[in-house]
Amino acid sequence: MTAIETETFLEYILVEHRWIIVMVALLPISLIWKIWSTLRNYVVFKLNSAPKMHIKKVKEVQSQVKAWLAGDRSTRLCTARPGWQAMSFRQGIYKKTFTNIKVNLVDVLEVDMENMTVRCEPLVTMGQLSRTLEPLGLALAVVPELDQLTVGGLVMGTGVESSSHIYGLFQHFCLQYELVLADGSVVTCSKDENPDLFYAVPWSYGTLGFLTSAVIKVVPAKKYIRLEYRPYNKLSDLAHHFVEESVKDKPHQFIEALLFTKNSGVLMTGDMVDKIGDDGKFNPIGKWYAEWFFKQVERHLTNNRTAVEYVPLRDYYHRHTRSFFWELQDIIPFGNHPIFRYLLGWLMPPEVSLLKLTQPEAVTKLYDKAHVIQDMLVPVEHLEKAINVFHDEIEVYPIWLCPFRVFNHPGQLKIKTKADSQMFVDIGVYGVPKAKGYETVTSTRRIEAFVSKHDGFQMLYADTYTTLEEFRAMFDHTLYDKVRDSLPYCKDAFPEIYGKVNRSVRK
Ligand SMILES: Cc1cc2nc3c(=O)[nH]c(=O)nc-3n(C[C@H](O)[C@H](O)[C@H](O)COP(=O)(O)OP(=O)(O)OC[C@H]3O[C@@H](n4cnc5c(N)ncnc54)[C@H](O)[C@@H]3O)c2cc1C
Ligand SMILES: NC(=O)C1=CN([C@@H]2O[C@H](COP(=O)(O)OP(=O)(O)OC[C@H]3O[C@@H](n4cnc5c(N)ncnc54)[C@H](OP(=O)(O)O)[C@@H]3O)[C@@H](O)[C@H]2O)C=CC1
Ligand SMILES: CC(C)=CCC[C@@H](C)[C@H]1CC[C@@]2(C)C3=C(CC[C@]12C)[C@@]1(C)CC[C@H](O)C(C)(C)[C@@H]1CC3
Repeated sequence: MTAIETETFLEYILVEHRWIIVMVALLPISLIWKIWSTLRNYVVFKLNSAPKMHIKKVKEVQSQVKAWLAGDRSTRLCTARPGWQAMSFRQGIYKKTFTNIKVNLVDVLEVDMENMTVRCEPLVTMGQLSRTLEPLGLALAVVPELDQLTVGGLVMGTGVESSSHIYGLFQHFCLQYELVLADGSVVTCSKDENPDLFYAVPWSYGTLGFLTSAVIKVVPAKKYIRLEYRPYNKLSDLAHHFVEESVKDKPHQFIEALLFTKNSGVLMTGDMVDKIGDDGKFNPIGKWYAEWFFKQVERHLTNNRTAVEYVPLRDYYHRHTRSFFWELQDIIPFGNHPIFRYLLGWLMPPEVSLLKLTQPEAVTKLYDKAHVIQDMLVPVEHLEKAINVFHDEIEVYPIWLCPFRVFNHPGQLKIKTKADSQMFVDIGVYGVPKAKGYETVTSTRRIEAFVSKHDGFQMLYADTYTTLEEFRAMFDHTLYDKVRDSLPYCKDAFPEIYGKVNRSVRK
């Protein structure tokens, strides 16, 4: 074999049979990695953990910004969290050219049981937070799926989950932010104190300042979720009931739906309960040997009748984590096979950071060309129309549907109603497109145009193919621009949001 033939063969194996690499190399390395990263986390945590030293740690962030200020300011600023650790699909290339500011703030600072709030530093993960809150009988109002998501990333980006139809997006139950600004000063903001800054921070992707703490609302938690599955075989029926459940005066605490074809899907409604009732069976879906959740849901479609189950709270919160929704089936096609689950299920899922770190160029190219990962957010009344458009343009199933409320607050997410809030739906499409004529850029651009025309938004952890003008039309920049104009050195220190999330800098 010539060198080129060997390379082509290796590329073929990497792309077409990634599972071989995952089984032979990644899972064992994942295990070693998990042990190593637990030790490393422990050391890093011990070195950095110091809830009482918060003020001192903030001063360290300030002094790094001041050092940049005293220099020639020829580079811009971003956090030093490496791209491979972050949850967005790609590794921002700006991390290599910008000055990296270490924001090593890892602690849960205070749980206030009276006011039902928790104050945390930005590197606190969803896993760490739920571990702190669970013994106290508390939970975040919305627990974004995937353990490694951080408070900083969710505040500066956004977070959505199946209780968002009540509480809104991550930003809507954050009550206060503390930031280090580009002039080196520390400010706190809330709806009453520096409200402009407070409302401009969500979706700003670290382009206004560095978050050093956030006060977040918590809610009482119970042990189980009573989960009702309702299968539908007609899109209009499912859409009708989905909307009806979401906008009810007293809705269920959790609502989501999975579409398995254009016309068939399962609507799930859930409520927290203390005891397992006798109207359904107990189902610990989080156990290592359990079938992947979306596969279990699909069975309710085949059975074609309403069913009730009782699921442990944490298992429910993490129902899509073990299979990365349905993304893991492309990497390990037999990952849901009972033999695999019983023998190796405990190793699942592989570490995202390790997968990202070892992702070969060929796989990146393949994902660019023939894989879609997008969350599109549209007013809920356009659900049926949107599914039809997504079907024609992309044709990826399952589709994740999650209702959420956008409150009528100032900021980048401007809603076109005078009411207090408007109900939206997150349409999550993750997988290999089957639509004839699918072409990543043109098809995604048509979807983006549809979303924009229907007063919707695109989630920005994924790729955006909009132009700057289109991006500014989708997200209202009025308050954001005003805040950037008013903050000293802000424009020198940080690019605009688009300059950070657009395809060419994200890569
Ligand atoms: C040995 C060690 C000691 C540490 N001590 C502390 C400490 O005292 N205080 C502190 O603040 N940090 C501490 N840390 C740091 C911090 O907890 C870890 O970095 C953090 O646990 C990593 O988060 P994870 O996502 O891996 O959560 P994990 O540690 O894997 O998760 C902990 C538990 O919570 C569950 N869980 C995870 N996410 C969710 C969710 N979203 N909803 C419901 N349940 C969930 C998991 O199933 C698991 O059982 C410590 C880390 C280590 C390794
Ligand atoms: N269920 C859900 O809602 C899901 C949400 N997501 C998305 O994933 C992302 C969060 O992932 P995560 O890995 O935690 O975050 P990332 O490290 O990806 O950070 C996201 C953005 O927030 C900025 N940021 C993070 N911390 C700070 C800080 N302390 N100060 C200033 N800016 C900061 C980052 O800036 P910088 O570039 O400078 O590092 C970056 O632009 C969000 O965009 C979220 O929408 C993904 C999956 C599921
Ligand atoms: C709003 C909501 C619920 C979003 C869910 C987004 C998930 C579907 C995304 C988040 C992280 C994500 C981009 C990821 C991937 C798939 C889609 C994920 C899981 C995968 C696993 C695809 C395969 C890739 O080789 C690689 C391993 C790097 C990524 C890792 C992150």
